[in-house]
Amino acid sequence: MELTYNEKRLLAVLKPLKDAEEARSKAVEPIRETLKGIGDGRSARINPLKDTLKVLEETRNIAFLPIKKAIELLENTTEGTLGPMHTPDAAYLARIMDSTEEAVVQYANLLQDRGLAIVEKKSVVTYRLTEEGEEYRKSGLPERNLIDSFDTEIPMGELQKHPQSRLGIGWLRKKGWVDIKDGIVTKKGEAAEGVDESALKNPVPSQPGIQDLLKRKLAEEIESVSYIISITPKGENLVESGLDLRQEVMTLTSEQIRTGEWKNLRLRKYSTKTPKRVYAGKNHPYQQLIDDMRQILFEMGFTEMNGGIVESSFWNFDVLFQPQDHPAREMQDTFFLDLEEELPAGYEKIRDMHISGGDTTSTGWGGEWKEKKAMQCVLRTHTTSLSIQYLKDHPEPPVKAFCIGRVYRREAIDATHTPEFEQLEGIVMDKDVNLRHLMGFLKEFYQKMGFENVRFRPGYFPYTEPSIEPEVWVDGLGWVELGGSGIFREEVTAPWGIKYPVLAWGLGASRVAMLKMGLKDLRQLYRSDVDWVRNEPIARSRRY
Ligand SMILES: N[C@@H](Cc1ccccc1)C(=O)O
Repeated sequence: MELTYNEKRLLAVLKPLKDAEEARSKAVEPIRETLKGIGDGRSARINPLKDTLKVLEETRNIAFLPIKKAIELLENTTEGTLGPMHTPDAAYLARIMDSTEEAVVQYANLLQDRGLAIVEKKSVVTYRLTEEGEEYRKSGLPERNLIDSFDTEIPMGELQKHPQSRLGIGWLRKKGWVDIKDGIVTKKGEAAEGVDESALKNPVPSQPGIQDLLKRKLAEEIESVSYIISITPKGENLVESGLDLRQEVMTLTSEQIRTGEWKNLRLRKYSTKTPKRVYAGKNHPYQQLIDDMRQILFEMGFTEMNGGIVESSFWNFDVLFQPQDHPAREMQDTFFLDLEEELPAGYEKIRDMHISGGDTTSTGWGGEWKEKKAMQCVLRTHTTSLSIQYLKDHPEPPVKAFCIGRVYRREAIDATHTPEFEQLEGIVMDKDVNLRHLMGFLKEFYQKMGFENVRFRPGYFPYTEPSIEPEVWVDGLGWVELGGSGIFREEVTAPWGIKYPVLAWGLGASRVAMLKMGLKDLRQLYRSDVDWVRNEPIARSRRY
């Protein structure tokens, strides 16, 4: 395969760096030799280098800079520093290439795979001053400040008044900078700068004093990894034979096509062989299941109802005859919003129903009913709030309506509970419907969903009487409760002038989905797990 633009660029940088390094060591070699015999003849080492430099400068050879650096080194330092110059590491190359270290290592590894470069991993120890060390770097070591604070001698009592005496006096003694006799501290000669102090100024590995700093916890070691990258002869040959360093173009503009400019561009190659698997676009598996459930309900003659997820407490609780002090209305169960909604005209009927049972035979809950409490908005805790609003707008029979919508409850999250989930809500209102019809509808729906065995247990909801809870049999799990249902109480229907029985249910759609898909964890439905989505069947069979 052809090299990418960046791989080529790296090669193109490595080659002159290597040439420069070679030129430098060639230039330095004779000096090394000369050095051996001459001892201190510093100028003898520098002059031939300067000659080389002149030539390089004239020919604009890239080795110019390293040679200059070598001369600097020779002028400023003693023998021993004439070692190898800068070997390019990834960090250095990244700076030259205006890239990142990680990217350079990545290009280099690809070059290495083709035998064009070599990558060596080196772990490097460097040092960093601790907070205390940093402070002393600025203001000096305590013992240095102490020794500078007096001329030749000072009574101990006086010296102890110095703010740094607590740490400093010990070190004065240890370093032998003072004599202490009869309570008098006397300087002992010149307190020369120690190796620890030079290391403090410049904490690099070559400083012998660095060990002292480590012991005193003024510096700490940091280990880092660097990648030394060099070009192989094969890589050099490639560069010499010429590299096309034009940037690859990934998208063509219509302008480039019209003007014919595209002919001069280096177009990015496109391989049709690369993608191993093509994933078709499809609906989320959960959405597919929801669509199936909707389809079943449409087939059973239901109409879909819709509504928002923010409801006032009035619609979420009060119209459903849920007392204002009902536990489900507590903070720990419901997401309350910092938002109020005006009560609808005629709300007094609901108020009266709660307090005294209004015009019905009911006695209501008694006690108080607060407008303010009913106005407060919540994230709907169930979709039953929609059913009653739908009935208010459609008070005449027959009514068959459903909705699959998201609801919110303050649940602790675990494998079977999430604070948001979907409910499948349904109502049927007609002249003579009764509990048997309710059980029939639910049974039929579940059987269409593939649950053969359905049974009912008595339940309780403030808005239905009687109330029953459907359960389905799942192999391996046993009877699983899948929602609540019942016949709306007259306290719920009477305020809206509804004269016929209303069968109502709210089923756990997400629970159903979990069972149908064989998921162990409800949370899977709400995760963005692309692999799972990709590997699910494109369409679920309606024959469950
Ligand atoms: N709203 C109830 C379910 C339900 C709906 C309609 C009638 C009876 C019960 C729930 O969220 O659990």
